[in-house]
Order: sequence, then C-alpha cells, then structure tokens
Amino acid sequence: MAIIEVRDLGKRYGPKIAVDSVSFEVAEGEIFGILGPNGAGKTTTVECVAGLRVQDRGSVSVLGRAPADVRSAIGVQLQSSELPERMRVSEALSLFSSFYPSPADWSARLGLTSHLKAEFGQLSGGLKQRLSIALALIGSPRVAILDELTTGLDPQARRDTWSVIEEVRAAGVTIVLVTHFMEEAERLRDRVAVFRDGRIAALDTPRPWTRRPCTRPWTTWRPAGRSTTGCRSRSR
Ligand SMILES: Nc1ncnc2c1ncn2[C@@H]1O[C@H](COP(=O)(O)OP(=O)(O)OP(=O)(O)O)[C@@H](O)[C@H]1O
Repeated sequence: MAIIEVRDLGKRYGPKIAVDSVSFEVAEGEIFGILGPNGAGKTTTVECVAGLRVQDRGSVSVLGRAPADVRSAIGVQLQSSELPERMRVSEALSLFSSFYPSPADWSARLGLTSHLKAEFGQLSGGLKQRLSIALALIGSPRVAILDELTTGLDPQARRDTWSVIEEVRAAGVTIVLVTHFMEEAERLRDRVAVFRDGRIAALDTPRPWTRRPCTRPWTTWRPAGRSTTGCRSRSR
C-alpha cells in the first residue's frame, strides 16, 4: 500500500524551476532513496512531502491526506537542522518531547544515554545525526524524512547511521532518505529515485544500476551508462 503519493509535482522559486513534473509512490515500510547532485530539487521535493512547502502544481498525499493535515505522522530531519551549541542532549529531548502528548524515547536505542549531559556543540558528527534522528522520531511518526543525514560523516559514522536507519525501519517507520551517495542507496536496498534538474531521471532498485559499489558522491556519477567512475547505470 502506498503511504506517500506524489503526482506531477512542480515548484519554482521566481524564474528558477526547482521541481518539474515529479511523480512517485512510497510503500508503507519502505526505505525510499532520493539521490542526485546539488540543486536537483531533492530538498524542495521532500519539503513538499513534509508539508513544509506548498507546491505550485501537482499533488502530494501522505496516508491519503494533505501533508499539512497529518503533520504528526511525519517526522522530519532537514539538512539545515541545527540546535544551539550549548543545549544539552537531555534538554533537546525534553524540549521536543513537550510538543507531543505521548513522546517516544529513542535515546537508548540510538545510543544516546551516555551522552545526555553533553552539549550539542561537543557532539561528534555521528552523535549529532543520532540526536537529530531521535528528535525526528519523538512524535512516533509513520513516515520519517531524513535529508542528507550522513553528508560530512566519516565512513564508520556513516555505517553506524545506516544501522540506525535499518533499526528505525524495523520498528515500522517508512523512510524517505535524501542522499548524495550511491553506496548509501545500495546499502539501504529499497527503491531509489535519481533526480536531475528538478526531474526524476531514473526510478528503480539501486542494484541494477551498478556493476560494483560506488563510494563516490553523486557528482561523479552519471545515469544512462555514461559513468566517469566505473559505476554503470542503465536508462529506463
Ligand atoms: N528558497 C529558495 N529560493 C530560491 N531558490 C531556491 C530556494 N531553495 C532552493 N532553491 C533553488 O532550487 C533548486 C533546487 O534546490 P533544492 O535545495 O531543492 O535542491 P537539492 O537537490 O536538495 O540540492 P542540495 O543537494 O544542494 O541540497 C536549486 O537551484 C536551488 O538553488
């Protein structure tokens, strides 16, 4: 069953067309990857899915309703998410918990219990990401939108974050994951939409696109077999 339906989505900022005729569905329990270079329209698309932006054209439904009507069912971690440097992990968790009648505590499952007294500014990149996932999940959402969660992390922290994402999915949460990394899309397995110039250039499971894992970011990867890195794609 589709939990997210996006039909013919269009969004422009003045003369700039950010998203153009984008359509896809996400099944309940799926990890749906959105991959593409800078400026491809990934964030704008997921902001429309989260109900944080209103599209100019097309429709978005989550659980069969407009995103703005089901805000509490959608947990969002945006690329730009930041907390005050001096805010402690425990303070952030209790602040966000206060927004919900029955907050969910993911701190133990996400390995945060020994860091509750630490200030946000002292956390490693991986711990900041774990905290941002915990905050996105605090309202027990059915859908979690995670935007470039692992950009800037070292390989080990990135792998740890992938395990966390799989754990979140195992708990029944549908995940929309924006990423620059083909390896990340491959590892997490379900379907990936490849964005380019505001459109979906390809939509499939990641496995058929590559002969071998591509660990480089999207910028050196090209769809339709025009790889410059040995990461081959196929057109659809
Ligand atoms: N608030 C805005 N005002 C004007 N232009 C914007 C705005 N937000 C995004 N854009 C432009 O729209 C296009 C799509 O941006 P978007 O952030 O959706 O892409 P993206 O694929 O998420 O890129 P990145 O990977 O760099 O985050 C880009 O050209 C961007 O410069």
